[in-house]
Amino acid sequence: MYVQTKKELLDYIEQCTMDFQTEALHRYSANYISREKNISRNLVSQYLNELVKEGILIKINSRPVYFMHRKSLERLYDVKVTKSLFYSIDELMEMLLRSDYCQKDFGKAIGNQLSLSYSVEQCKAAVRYPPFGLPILIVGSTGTGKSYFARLTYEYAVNNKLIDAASNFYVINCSEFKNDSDKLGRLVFGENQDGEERKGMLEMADGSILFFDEVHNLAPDFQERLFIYMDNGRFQRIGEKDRWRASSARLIFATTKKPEEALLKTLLRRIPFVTQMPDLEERSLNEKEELIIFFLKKEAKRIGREVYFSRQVLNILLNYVYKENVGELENVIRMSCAAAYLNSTDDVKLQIMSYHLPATLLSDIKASVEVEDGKEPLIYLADFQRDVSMDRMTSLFDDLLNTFLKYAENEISFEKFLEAGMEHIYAYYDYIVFERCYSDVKVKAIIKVLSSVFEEITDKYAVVIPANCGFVLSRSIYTITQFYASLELWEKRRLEDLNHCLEWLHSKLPQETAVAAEVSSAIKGNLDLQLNQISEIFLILNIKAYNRKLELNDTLGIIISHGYSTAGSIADTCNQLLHFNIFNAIDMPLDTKVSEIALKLKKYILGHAGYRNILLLVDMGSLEEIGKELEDIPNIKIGIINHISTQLVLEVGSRILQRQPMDKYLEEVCKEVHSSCKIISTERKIPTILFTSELGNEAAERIMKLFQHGFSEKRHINLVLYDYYELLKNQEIAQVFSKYHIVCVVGTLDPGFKDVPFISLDDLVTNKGTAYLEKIFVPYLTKKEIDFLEEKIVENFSLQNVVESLTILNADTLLSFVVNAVKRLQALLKCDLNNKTIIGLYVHICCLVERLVTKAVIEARPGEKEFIRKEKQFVSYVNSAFREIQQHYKIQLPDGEIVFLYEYISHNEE
Ligand SMILES: Nc1ncnc2c1ncn2[C@@H]1O[C@H](COP(=O)(O)OP(=O)(O)OP(=O)(O)O)[C@@H](O)[C@H]1O
Repeated sequence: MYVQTKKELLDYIEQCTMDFQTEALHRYSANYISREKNISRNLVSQYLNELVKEGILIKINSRPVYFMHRKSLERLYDVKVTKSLFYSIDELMEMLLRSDYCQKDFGKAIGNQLSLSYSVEQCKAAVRYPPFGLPILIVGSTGTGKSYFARLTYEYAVNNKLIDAASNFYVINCSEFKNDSDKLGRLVFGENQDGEERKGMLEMADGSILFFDEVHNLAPDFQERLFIYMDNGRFQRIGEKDRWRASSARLIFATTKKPEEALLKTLLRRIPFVTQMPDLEERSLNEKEELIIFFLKKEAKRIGREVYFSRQVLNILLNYVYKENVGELENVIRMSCAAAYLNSTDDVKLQIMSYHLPATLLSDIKASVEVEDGKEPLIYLADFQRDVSMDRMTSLFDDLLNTFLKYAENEISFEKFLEAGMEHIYAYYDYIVFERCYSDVKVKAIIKVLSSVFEEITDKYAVVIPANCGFVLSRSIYTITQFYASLELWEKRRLEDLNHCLEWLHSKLPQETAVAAEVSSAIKGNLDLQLNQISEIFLILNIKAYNRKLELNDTLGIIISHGYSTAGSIADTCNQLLHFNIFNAIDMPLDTKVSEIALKLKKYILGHAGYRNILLLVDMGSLEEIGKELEDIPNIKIGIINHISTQLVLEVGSRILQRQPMDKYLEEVCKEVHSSCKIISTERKIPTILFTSELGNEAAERIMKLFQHGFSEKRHINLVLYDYYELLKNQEIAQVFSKYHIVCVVGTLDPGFKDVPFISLDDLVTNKGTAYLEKIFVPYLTKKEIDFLEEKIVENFSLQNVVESLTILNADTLLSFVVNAVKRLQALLKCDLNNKTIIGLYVHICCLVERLVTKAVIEARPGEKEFIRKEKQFVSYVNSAFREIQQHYKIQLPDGEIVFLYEYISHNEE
């Protein structure tokens, strides 16, 4: 039931659309409606978008966005509005006014824009060809709509004035003349023999269309006679020797056989257009649903009743495989309506339930039809909203790409993009899993292939691809194949954005890309299905999302439970509710030994290196023993919690997301639910060098990069970047030390940790730093490694190199200005600064100039104003020494920086 406000908005839009005027489009914008109805703009927009998703409104994505009532437009223009999203009002108007969309000739055929679009184009081209059109052969299994198409071609020719309105559509069913070719000859060409003189159908159809159905029954001599007519438009009546007659009848042929089996090569050569009608099973579910509704409406009209049907009926009709295609579907619906009609005592309503369907359908229900008759209210045919799946899908895809564009334009961060992107993906998954009903057989086949693909890839790359991913991905792949043609159109329109997005993802998430590529090629190999670009984007984001959360919170949660799929389903439910993939699952058959599980677990944990905490959630006391078997995995903390339930897992999950320490939440949660837990710590903190700089993280990172050259790929020492000012906060220091074993700090200013050595940048530049390298690194590196580090530091930490790596400005020019400024300052101050101070000043000033040039924010120093007032002499020296630099780079030294120089120089002796 709609809330009142939503209903009010819907009524308003319906009213406005009934009086649709392109000159007054403003009435359809959310802003205008919000003012008119005195409802907040946000709420209006939310409800209108919901109504679009429900298929009741259409949306024009122009600026501003407009919303209109679908049914009112359909009534007004007598057309079927087949989509919910338009990119401009012109696109909508073109659709409303273009004859193709109107329900005339081909416009009536379900699928004319999709699975039948090529056939429509061919029939049109054939009949339009001047002067009298070209013959066309329509090929297809029985009931695919060949005769229907032949007739629509005729209607199209009349509607487009290619043939006269008074013309006719003549049909000859060749199977009736299978054994009497002469009779057919006389019927078609006429006769003039034995005193009988009669016009044939070719003559009668002059200016009309002559349709030969089931042409594979035509005898060769008849075919020969016919192709003479096809060559020059002339023929002879049977029995006439000297007289040639002319006709401009256009010919259409149809057959259920292959063309080369149906007709002589010589005749076939004269038919330039051969079109293939698809089997019903090859067409999309959406089209199948449209056909069902179309035929139900046809019957409702015929019997003059209001038709209602159950969801079960629709599902069975959708899932049944009709060997005789559309024709059989139409028959089935007619028979079902007839059965319901016979049972019915109501003069107004007709209710179709599953037991009204023909027995063949009921006995052949392979599909898992989840909803039973009577469990849901019946669907009223006249209110049935056609499934706007395609629009729903593309609008979700659009949302995803638009969010990406926001990221590309720096409006949101990468994390935010991933988060929002996943929201769109979850919405899409909800839709395909909960709202669509699929033929189980096909989807199951895809799931089967995917699960083996995933298993292999999970092992190979040590990534997490949870059980439900295969489930939704298989449905997604199936959906995409169902909507292939329309998706192609959408992809074409957004090709540039798709490419842009993929390029970004490839460069930002190379590992996820590699895994996705592997999945994609396995799908291609196994299912012969090429994933399209949007699916690739989905896959990369999925892999990232499922693996990202684990990285973020440092905790790998593993549920181990007895039974066939208990652990899996608890993990899936909790991950979905938490919107994060925290938990993985190991299901263990009842007869599995703890040691077997431990082995599996160990392999799994080692494959997911990088987690500091492993949380095992088990269902039986005996499993607590598992922890012991894992004690030899270094540097992890293993928490084990017993007697789990979904609620307990959820509670733990939300605390993990709040980044609470494991010891704390385990203790609290266990107390609450009277469960037991224990923690085994195998932690050996990794030795770490901390890089930090009061000049900012960027400077620290550049120093770290220079340092990195001194280590081989497989170093046993961590290099970690840390914000200087955060480091000074007490709590942060505590965290840093609890997390890392800090070997030394490297940076531009000593943060002053008592027990940790500090290597300053100027020490490194003046090569002093290398003197204590050995002292610091002996416990962690071999002699050879220390020598290598020293060599690389000498090589990389030349002043030129440091300045080059610290700034984007031309290092030569900048350095020469800075050297001069520092020299002049020393002269003015009449002091000799020591080497260390000079290098420190060089580095600091170079970075400062860059920050001023790039207009980075420089924080004020406390008491700076007072200093400037008091130390006038020093300020004037600095300004004089730095005049050239300020003029050249058009910058002004901030007061706080003058204070810094003063303090830095004051510490010269130290
Ligand atoms: N695209 C369509 N939209 C709506 N109705 C259709 C469509 N295709 C076929 N039909 C209907 O399905 C029924 C079967 O179609 P039709 O008789 O043209 O099939 P056919 O291929 O000629 O079959 P056969 O080979 O048995 O002669 C017809 O009633 C036709 O109106």
